[in-house]
Amino acid sequence: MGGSSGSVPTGLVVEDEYATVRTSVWWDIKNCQVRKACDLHLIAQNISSVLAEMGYRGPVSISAFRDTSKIAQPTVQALNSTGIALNHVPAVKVTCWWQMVVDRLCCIHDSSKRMTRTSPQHNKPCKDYQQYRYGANFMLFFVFILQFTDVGYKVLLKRIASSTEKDILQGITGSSRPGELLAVMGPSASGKTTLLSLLGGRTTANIVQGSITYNDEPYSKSLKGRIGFVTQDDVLFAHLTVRETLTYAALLRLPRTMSRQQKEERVVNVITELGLQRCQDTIVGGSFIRGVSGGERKRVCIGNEILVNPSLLFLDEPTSGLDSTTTLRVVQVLTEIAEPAMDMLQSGKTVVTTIHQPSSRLFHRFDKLILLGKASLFYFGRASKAMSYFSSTGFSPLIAMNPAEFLVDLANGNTNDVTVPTGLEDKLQSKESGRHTTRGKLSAEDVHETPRIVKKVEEAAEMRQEGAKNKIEKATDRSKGGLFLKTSVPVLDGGKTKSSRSNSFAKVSPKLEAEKGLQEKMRGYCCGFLATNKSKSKETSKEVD
Ligand SMILES: Nc1ncnc2c1ncn2[C@@H]1O[C@H](COP(=O)(O)OP(=O)(O)OP(=O)(O)O)[C@@H](O)[C@H]1O
Repeated sequence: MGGSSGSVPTGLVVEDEYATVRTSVWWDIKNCQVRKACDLHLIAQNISSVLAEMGYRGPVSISAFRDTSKIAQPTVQALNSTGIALNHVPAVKVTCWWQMVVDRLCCIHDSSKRMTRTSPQHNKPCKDYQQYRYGANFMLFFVFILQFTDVGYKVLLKRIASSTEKDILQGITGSSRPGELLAVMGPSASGKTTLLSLLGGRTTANIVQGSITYNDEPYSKSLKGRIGFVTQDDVLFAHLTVRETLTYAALLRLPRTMSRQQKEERVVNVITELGLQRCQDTIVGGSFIRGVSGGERKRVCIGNEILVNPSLLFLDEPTSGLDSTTTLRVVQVLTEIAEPAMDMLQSGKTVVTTIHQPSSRLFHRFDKLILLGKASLFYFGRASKAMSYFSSTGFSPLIAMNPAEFLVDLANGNTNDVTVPTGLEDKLQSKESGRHTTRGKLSAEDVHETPRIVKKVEEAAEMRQEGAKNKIEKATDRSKGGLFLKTSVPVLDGGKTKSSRSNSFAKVSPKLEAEKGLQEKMRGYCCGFLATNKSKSKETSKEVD
């Protein structure tokens, strides 16, 4: 596929457009032709059944590159009979979409490896089972989009006499797609592990509100095989070597349709992918037997999960207890797992990881970020935009700070060395004057409420400005008719708008009348004082003369 041309749409437009396509079969007509002997109905049915096997029941389309008029009519009919839409995609768009596919969005289902390659050997007899099965050269992409909206989770705490409900998570919203590394950050006990368990389908009871969907479908057992979960406490056999550990996992977890040799090949690939070649014959070890290092151990755990080529990979604190360099290495591995490598026909994956306090170098490697406070969502969006979001609400570090440290501090309510927005300064001061609060500490709720408070203050300021403008306009109009003498001036008082009404009206109140009288008296007194002083000074000057 060639590079993109000048009129190609770029950026989000293409991405959004592509997102609506979701799962699709991409068919390069020029390079991939349906062989004459193929049963077209079988091809179409097989595509449907592969998607069903993968747990996908959404809409499917075949996007034909180049000129769709060249597709033979029986092929079109065969595809239509199974409800698969055949789309014509303009070549320019395809080039661009192809780039997007390669770069960001899509992953290729493992079994499609054998059926996809734009095969130069399509004239030769087909030996490969999968290629025979599908009978043609199709590109099958499986876009696995994870979406969660307003998720809430409660647990029932049972005591001897009574039982109470505890909110663990509230209103958590976000999404992730293949090729992205989503980090879940937050202080201890903020609910990171719980959220990960919910997203990974490990906890399904007690979800009190919201929804979690995978390609618009709720969690089902068929999804289990497409989800990998690396827990915080890794359980590995201490006496097995790295290669043995992965081989046993491969033999147990990979499908029966794969031969032993294919499974062993997969293990070798995973060892290479995770950079475990040096320690592949070292025993894993444990508390009582010395084995591989902590970082290598974590990578073995990750290897156990990526063996089965999951579309979604969840990791709970994969870097806890590791030094910064090893942590960086592990996250680098996760980034590589997330990215699709088209040349090797490797799948892109959605990777979601919890992480305690990453270094700033590490922080910049995350694509998206979820920041949790106590059970609630502080931020969801691009990791690179988190700092600018918080500075727009009035929170910025006063000294050079690791963004991750700043964000977790904020989620904890710790505002030392941080600027605080106008609406919260009063709260902070009143708290500081209280006996029981630490200096510079806001409650997490206060920080959470900030965008609302800042919005209120901004709205109030806008209203004041508009009010002032209106009043000036009215005053000018009316002063022409002789009603007003002067205009009123808005005064900010604790976020509320007040008007100083002195000298406002021609028709003055008795109070103002009295004030006016007093002012006159004062002026008279002052004038008298000045006059006496003047005459006195004249007299003194005369005396000097
Ligand atoms: N089944 C449960 N019963 C009672 N409390 C629970 C349950 N599950 C979670 N919690 C509580 O929910 C809170 C969040 O726990 P969770 O393990 O998700 O936090 P975390 O952010 O992963 O913490 P850490 O970073 O320390 O691992 C904790 O206060 C925990 O005690």
